[in-house]
Amino acid sequence: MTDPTLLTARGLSLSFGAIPALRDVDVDLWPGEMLAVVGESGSGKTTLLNVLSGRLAPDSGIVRYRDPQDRLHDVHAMPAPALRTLHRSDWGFVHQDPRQNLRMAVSAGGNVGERLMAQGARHYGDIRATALDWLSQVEIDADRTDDLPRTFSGGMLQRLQIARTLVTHPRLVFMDEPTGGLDVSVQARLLDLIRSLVARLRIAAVLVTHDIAVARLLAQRIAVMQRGRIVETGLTDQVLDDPRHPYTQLLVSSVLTV
Ligand SMILES: Nc1ncnc2c1ncn2[C@@H]1O[C@H](COP(=O)(O)OP(=O)(O)OP(=O)(O)O)[C@@H](O)[C@H]1O
Repeated sequence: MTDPTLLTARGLSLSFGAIPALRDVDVDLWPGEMLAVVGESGSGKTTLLNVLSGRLAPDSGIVRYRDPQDRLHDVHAMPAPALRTLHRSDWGFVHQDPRQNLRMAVSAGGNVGERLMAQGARHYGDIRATALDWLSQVEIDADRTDDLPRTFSGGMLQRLQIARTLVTHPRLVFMDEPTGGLDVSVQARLLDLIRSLVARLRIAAVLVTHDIAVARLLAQRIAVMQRGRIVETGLTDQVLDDPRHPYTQLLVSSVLTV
């Protein structure tokens, strides 16, 4: 690929006391593509996501983001207000637990509209119309618009979080186990929804998942982590169909034999 990357990380390392959570990790993400980060529990996936998104500083290494004006930003050297602005505008974050992102005392429509207002939208009619449109895109009935999220099922909460995240048309979304903890049928519907929205809006994403079936369904490229290192990376189908690293071979075979 010769296009400039949207996000590039080089040499990321981070330890928690004696635990090396990241060891010399490099990442490249191109505009509009989804990169899945897979690996067993404790391999460093969430730490990597938090470092890439500027929520956690590495001990060493650098993360660079290319903005729409083609300027490069060292994510960890940005002043806090600039990083917050980036999170509100160009970036989005989808948590495994939607409650981390949603405001539970605000209506479903308000949760979506609020993000537009944070970006400067002021016309109530337009905000409500856009919020309604997004609720329908994530398959939440219009008659639930004024309901509080606490009355929603787990799958609905996750879809509401996705509407709240995507309503501002971010260029890059960080997703941490977005279908984790949901029933299989609810998961399948959510995966379909994420796949179609991300493709239609041409959003780039870093997706953390321990489930390689999720990675295969959603991501063009995959990075396999083991004990803080990326041990194998490449096109998802290639890596999963013909894994080179013994750990990837183990991951793939353990799924096949389940
Ligand atoms: N805040 C923290 N303090 C101390 N150790 C931490 C902290 N966060 C993560 N770790 C440790 O760093 C390592 C990597 O954790 P991380 O959560 O990134 O892994 P993961 O692959 O996302 O795992 P999981 O799938 O279980 O979420 C683990 O050994 C974990 O115990």
